[in-house]
Amino acid sequence: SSLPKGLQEKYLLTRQIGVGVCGEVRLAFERSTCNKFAVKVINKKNFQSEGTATRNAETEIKILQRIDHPCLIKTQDFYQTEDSYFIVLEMMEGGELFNKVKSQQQLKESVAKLYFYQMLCAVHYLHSNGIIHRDLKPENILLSSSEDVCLIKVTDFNQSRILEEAALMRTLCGTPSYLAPEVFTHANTTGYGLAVDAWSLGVLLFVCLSGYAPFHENFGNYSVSEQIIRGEFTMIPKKWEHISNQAKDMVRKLLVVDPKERMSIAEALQHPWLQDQEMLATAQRLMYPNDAACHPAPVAMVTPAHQEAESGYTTHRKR
Ligand SMILES: C/C(=N\NC(=N)NO)c1ccc(NC(=O)c2cc3cccc([N+](=O)[O-])c3[nH]2)cc1
Repeated sequence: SSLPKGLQEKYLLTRQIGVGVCGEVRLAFERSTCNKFAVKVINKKNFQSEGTATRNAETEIKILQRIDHPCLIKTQDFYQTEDSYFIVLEMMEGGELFNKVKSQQQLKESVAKLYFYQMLCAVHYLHSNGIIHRDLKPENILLSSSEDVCLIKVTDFNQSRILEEAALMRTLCGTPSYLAPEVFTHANTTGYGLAVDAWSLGVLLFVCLSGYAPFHENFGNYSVSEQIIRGEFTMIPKKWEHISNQAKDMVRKLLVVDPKERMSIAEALQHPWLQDQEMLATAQRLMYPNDAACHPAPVAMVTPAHQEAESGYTTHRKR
């Protein structure tokens, strides 16, 4: 397929390192520095009908260029031809979390906790910026190295939505006479609320801890969608007997059918299972390496990454 001239000039594209439903990932070398990058090639025709496709792609590119968090993939460059998008991204040598949890492999609970905490921080950041991911799954969680203890990054904003408060404001500027009541009462939960990401993180945590999916066509005599709607999942004793009650409690509070009853991301960050100083210090070091390097903050001073965002506590830390 034809590559954009600008891309060819700046990067040398080599072998395929990943393949997704909507395109492939190629290893690229920046010619001037020889630094390695991953190039995600997205064929436009794989998107739904023309209308939604371009809107999705424009939204996604807008999101990719706007987000700035250690656990969200960073875009280095962006090119397009009439049939494909080329997104130049930082290299994530560990590949997709999917390959670590497929074929029944269970992660050690401490590793699952470290990854899950980073996912929570990433999604907490997205939600604070009015972005719902809506497609959190193992394929969209990338690992920075093949080591168990590593930085993870969330990617693929194809299904993401920016909470359109602005659209509602525009609507309310017009004459309200013809507006239906729910536009006023359910305005901020049009379609999907932020809680959909909390559910998906519950499924992700279940898979990381147990190695199998909570809702699966082979279980019972209900379809997967019926199992999900009923919130019926089974913790197979053989797989869950060595997992802590706090971890099980976290899963159970996220896999709640009623979004209003479901634990929120902020509540999950305060859950006892994550009040683990060793894990928090490791996550801190992975997410903000520059801080730890110059002067290791005394433990008492370590503000968990998410609380810093929460309290607006400004540190010298550069973003
Ligand atoms: C933005 C995006 N998807 N957007 C979209 N609309 N997809 O449908 C997107 C999706 C996936 C990725 N994946 C990677 O960057 C990625 C996958 C992979 C596998 C082995 C090894 C590496 N690597 O960087 O070494 C990998 N990087 C990067 C970006």
